[in-house]
Amino acid sequence: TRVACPPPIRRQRRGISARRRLREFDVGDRFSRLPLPKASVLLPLTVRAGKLHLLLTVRAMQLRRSPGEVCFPGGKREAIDKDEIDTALREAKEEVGLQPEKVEVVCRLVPGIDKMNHVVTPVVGFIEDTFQATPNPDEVSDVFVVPLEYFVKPSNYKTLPYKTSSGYSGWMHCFIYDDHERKMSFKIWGLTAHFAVFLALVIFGKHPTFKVEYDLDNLISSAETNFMNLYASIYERKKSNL
Ligand SMILES: CCC(=O)SCCNC(=O)CCNC(=O)[C@H](O)C(C)(C)COP(=O)(O)OP(=O)(O)OC[C@H]1O[C@@H](n2cnc3c(N)ncnc32)[C@H](O)[C@@H]1OP(=O)(O)O
Ligand SMILES: [Mg+2]
Repeated sequence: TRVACPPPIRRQRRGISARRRLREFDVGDRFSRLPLPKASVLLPLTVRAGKLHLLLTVRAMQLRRSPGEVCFPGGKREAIDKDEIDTALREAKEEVGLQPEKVEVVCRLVPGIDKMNHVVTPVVGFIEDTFQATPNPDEVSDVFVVPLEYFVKPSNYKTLPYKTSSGYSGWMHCFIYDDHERKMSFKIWGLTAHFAVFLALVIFGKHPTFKVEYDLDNLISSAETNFMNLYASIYERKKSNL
């Protein structure tokens, strides 16, 4: 007969296999030398009630770019940052009061590109379940957590069309997450949703309930190919504008 593990051990095992999967997808510094401006986001993973959750923020309404949109703690690279991890940790401290030494950084995933053509690197890190965010009101109006599984098995999902300035068109994921405890709804879409879905695919290794832009049997290579195609369309346009 199989005996169920008591919760602490099960939690530990889940954490270990998630870390192992994430390390297989670590891109290290492979995309660090691309000649576009850089930004980083921190994808903070935390275990609540035995399940992995992601911490997200709502951008302050007075910000010039993307006010009121849901995003991960993060921002543009500054001269003092030695790499993408430094940027993500510095920004997370500035925006939600997360001390860098309280983050167990596991990997960097394949980057994305934002509206301003920054190469945005997602840095994945575990944070303690006791972490209490202190949002910096200049940049962040709210902080919330979503079960990671929601990004492969959502109850409220749609796609939105998009077109970039370089003429690249496609569709974006859009999740509506109802936080029943707080009686609030959050719209998670675009680049933020793109990173959350990829993270959930990496960790759970199973098919989502909606269509994704990857070959799920070759997740690493198809994610890199998608990124390089997008990057090439932007880079070619930048060159032709010179
Ligand atoms: C592809 C497009 C989409 O997907 S749109 C769909 C939904 N939206 C998203 O998914 C959000 C995607 N965007 C992001 O995650 C972020 O914009 C990324 C790319 C990480 C860039 O980070 P972002 O937060 O804009 O940059 P940042 O944190 O460096 O700066 C934000 C602005 O805040 C300002 N700021 C900085 N410190 C202070 C402070 N102490 N007091 C007041 N303001 C401050 C910065 O100057 C910056 O302002 P500005 O943007 O330069 O005007
Ligand atoms: Mg920011």
